[in-house]
Amino acid sequence: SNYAQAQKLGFPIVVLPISTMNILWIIVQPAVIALIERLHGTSHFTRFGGRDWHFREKARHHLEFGDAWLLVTPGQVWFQVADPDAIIDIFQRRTHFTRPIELYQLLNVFGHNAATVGWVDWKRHRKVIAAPFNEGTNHLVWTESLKQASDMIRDWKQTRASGKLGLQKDTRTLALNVLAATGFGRSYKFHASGRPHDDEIGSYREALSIIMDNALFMMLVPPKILCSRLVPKSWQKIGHATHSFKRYMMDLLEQEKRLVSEGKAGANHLTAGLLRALEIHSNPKPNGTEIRGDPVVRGLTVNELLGNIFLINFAGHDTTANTLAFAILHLAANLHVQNWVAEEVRGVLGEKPSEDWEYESVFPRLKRPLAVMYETVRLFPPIMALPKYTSGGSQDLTIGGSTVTVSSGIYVVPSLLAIHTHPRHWGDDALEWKPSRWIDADGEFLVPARGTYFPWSEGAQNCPGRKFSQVEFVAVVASLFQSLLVRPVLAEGESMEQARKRLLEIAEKSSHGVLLRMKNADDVRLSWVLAE
Ligand code: HEM
Repeated sequence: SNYAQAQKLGFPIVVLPISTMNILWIIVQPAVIALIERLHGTSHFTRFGGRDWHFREKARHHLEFGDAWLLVTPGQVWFQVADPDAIIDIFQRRTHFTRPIELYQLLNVFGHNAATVGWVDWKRHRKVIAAPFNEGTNHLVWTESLKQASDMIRDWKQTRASGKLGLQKDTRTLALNVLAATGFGRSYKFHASGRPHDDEIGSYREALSIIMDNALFMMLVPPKILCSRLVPKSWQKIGHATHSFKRYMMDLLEQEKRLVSEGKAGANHLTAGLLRALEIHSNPKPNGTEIRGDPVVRGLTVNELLGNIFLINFAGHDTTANTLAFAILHLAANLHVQNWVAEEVRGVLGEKPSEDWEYESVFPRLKRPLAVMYETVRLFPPIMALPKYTSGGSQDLTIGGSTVTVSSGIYVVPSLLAIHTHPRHWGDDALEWKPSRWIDADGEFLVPARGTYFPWSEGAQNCPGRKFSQVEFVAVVASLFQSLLVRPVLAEGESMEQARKRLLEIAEKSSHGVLLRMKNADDVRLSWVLAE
């Protein structure tokens, strides 16, 4: 019946004999696909059956099948769309093409949140979580990112001799510390991976990392079971991580409540905004708050509050951290881009110490570090496709000039990575990492054609942390390249060109667990030296 439904649309169809959303399949598929590929070579099944297929394919599937095609599985029909006008239409018609919340249920571990509730409740959650993402917060993000980056540089310079640094682990630490300081008012010292420390953030970070790395598994086995003594030790470790993370969040809340009662809470902290929402929920207005006899829900419940704190941690942590890691790896492989970035950073800031960099005047002038970020998330977006669901009945959609009717229940997928890498929009060098493409001949930042670039999503449900992540990224990259250069440490007998290739291969060996990330970034050996 899925096939019959897909056929009505009249676009090319690829059929898979297994649902790509089958949770067991999600877990076992990397090994199974690798085996089938080795025995029988590439087929539609090996191309589209794995969870990394968007990354492996880039724009190839749309170049082969056109701007629209359908992937039909026993569970779902996925309608892949790479037509910019249709994509804009999908994002704008937010009640026709809604977020399929069933795909985000793994984010419900601690309670419902903005990513996991339906359209009506989403508005209530979004109002609360989006308010503190303002220029006041961005200012804090800037200051804290500069502080963290300067500590990271100190630690990295000390590891220069061996070149051993956990690149992705360290950018993760940095991103988490920035989040803790700006979101929750806790400023922690940066410690590079491998340096012993046992501060509060260490155990919190460890717990969050375990949760992030095992989120898919936790969908299969709920945390309650994972905490049982009857399950293997490795499972118990995941269970304990969820337990300690929850305890940490509760502690944060208690402390924040105390500060509010003492009149000392930071008004810009995300938690402060969430706490106000909790108060509103606990003190509903007596009159005029009912619709057709049902009380109107206002603010957030305790569980929703915990759910949203987790969401912000989850969404704001590895996204920026992995983008920084991808960017540093590419910069290490491209000395000319480092020089290009450094030229602007030194032109704007000279040798001024980062404590004196003023957010309002400096950030807007650092276009090249921002171009590095834009280019990195063009090719390595944390989320590679943004499915939408036609839940409220069939919807008409115009693609390539003709209108089709998409039946209810079909997932419509704006093909994010495919359109980011499509030669029609990005030229023959679309697959090349080339930050200079973002700056035009007059030194102005390029605005891509509508519907061809949306790493932070588009429309009402776009990313509220977009500017937060940009401010953090630019602060870190500018700090690094104001005075340093990075190079790969050469293996014995290896030329610089071979080392460069090796780094780029590491980036291409990324996989999509929950977000896109490199599998072996922490094996990379980089050496940081003072620029002349
Ligand atoms: C490179 C950095 C980032 C990228 C590429 C990114 C991308 C995205 C995307 C594509 C979505 C939308 C998902 C959808 O439509 O279903 C999203 C949602 C979200 N992001 Fe980000 N993000 C980044 C950083 C951040 C940061 C730093 C924060 C917070 C500190 C954050 C908080 C959120 C939240 C709370 C949502 C859910 C919004 C909602 O459902 O209303 N993100 N992000």
